[in-house]
Amino acid sequence: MDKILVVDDDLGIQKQLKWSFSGYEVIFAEDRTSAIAQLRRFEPKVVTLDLGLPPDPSNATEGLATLEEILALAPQTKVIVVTGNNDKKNALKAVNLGAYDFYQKPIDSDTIQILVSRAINLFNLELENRHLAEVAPSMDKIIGQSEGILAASRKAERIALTDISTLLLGESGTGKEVFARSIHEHSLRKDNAFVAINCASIPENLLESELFGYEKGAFTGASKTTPGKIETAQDGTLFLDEIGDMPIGLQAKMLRFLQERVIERVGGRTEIPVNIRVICATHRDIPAMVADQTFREDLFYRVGEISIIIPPLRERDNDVVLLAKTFLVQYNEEFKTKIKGFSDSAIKAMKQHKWPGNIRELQNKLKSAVIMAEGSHIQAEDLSLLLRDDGPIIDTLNLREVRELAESRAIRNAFLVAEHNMSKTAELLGVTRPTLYSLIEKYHLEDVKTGS
Ligand SMILES: Nc1ncnc2c1ncn2[C@@H]1O[C@H](COP(=O)(O)OP(=O)(O)OP(=O)(O)O)[C@@H](O)[C@H]1O
Repeated sequence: MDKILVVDDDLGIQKQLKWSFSGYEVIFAEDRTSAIAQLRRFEPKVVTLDLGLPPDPSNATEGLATLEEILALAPQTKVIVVTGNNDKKNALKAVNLGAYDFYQKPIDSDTIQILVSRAINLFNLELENRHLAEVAPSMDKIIGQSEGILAASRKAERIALTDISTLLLGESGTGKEVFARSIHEHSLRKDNAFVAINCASIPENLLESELFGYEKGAFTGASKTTPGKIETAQDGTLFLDEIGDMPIGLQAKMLRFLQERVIERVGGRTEIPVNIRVICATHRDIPAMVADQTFREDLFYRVGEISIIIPPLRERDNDVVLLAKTFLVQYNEEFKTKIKGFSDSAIKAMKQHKWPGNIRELQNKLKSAVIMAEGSHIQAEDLSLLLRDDGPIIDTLNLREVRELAESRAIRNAFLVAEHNMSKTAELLGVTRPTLYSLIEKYHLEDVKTGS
């Protein structure tokens, strides 16, 4: 029940208001001290405040001071000031100080009820907006509304302005690089370089010179002095992807760089100071690697001062649909296609699929679906996805709906296996062709009907 605090020293008015506000939990206070105490204790959404409060009920000083104190403590509170009949001056003064509205005595139950109800609505709306602002982090390139992705975005946003070493943990294709870039873009280093290097994709013997650079003549083929990735990230951010794949021999050199913030090029003897932020990522279980001594414990603590878990796509609720719709717009533009959306079967199949390759897999499947789709909507089979038969039966309305769902799925799957051949589909299902056609009609299986 919404709470209203009535601040008035007149017992008659207290009684009248209690009666007027029968749908609310009404709390009373008769002076400034008790009003503030009740405000702290009950956090009411609305306060009706008589400006003429003791010790000097004949003027508005105490009431206005109470108003100021309420708004300083809980600025979101909607305060309706109640004034004497001819006290418009103080009423306006109160509104100027931040009161939501004013009301002149004598009290009319209907009017004050409307005022209060509007104030509560506004309070709720503002509250909802504040919540939305909290959960919609400004990491705007990261698409997703699921709890896991919002939590990761919030954490990323919080650490963006610091230089703390961050370790992004997540399966391949979950968006670790997207996160690293977003952190960089929200940091004070945003106008400087963002340099990414994937430790797993560079042969072990080249990784050191790639990272640290080399001096002319350091090894055969080193015809000129070349700065490494670390140096090119000067004043910016270095993103070390797949840090778990860094050879153990190189880890010691990496640790020294992270601790002392100086590097030496391969074959060089000069120490070069570097000022960069380091973000690392891995899909590996680093603590397990530390346990079997394939990853240095001291390096693990150094790179992972804070870690952010990026959940796999299959654990992100409806994000898969949100992402698919966003990519569809992009791909329509890229491939000059006009696909309107997804069929129900495609949406279901996308939600069922486990996405071992995460967002990268979704992008690949969608790209080919956009290019290959024949109808106006992408179907499950355009995505090369099979609908499983084990849908959430408990979500269904009744046995008839369970049967319809199961039969629709079986028909679509058979249609897919039969490579869109109707006779073969009927054969696989053990029904005649006319029966198959009537089922397709009955269950409105447009995608099967049009063969798209
Ligand atoms: N939340 C997201 N919103 C929009 N696009 C995303 C999101 N997450 C990932 N992507 C896109 O998915 C693709 C894969 O993301 P990314 O390369 O960042 O993954 P990764 O975890 O670094 O992969 P790997 O570990 O294989 O390097 C990229 O094209 C990226 O733009």
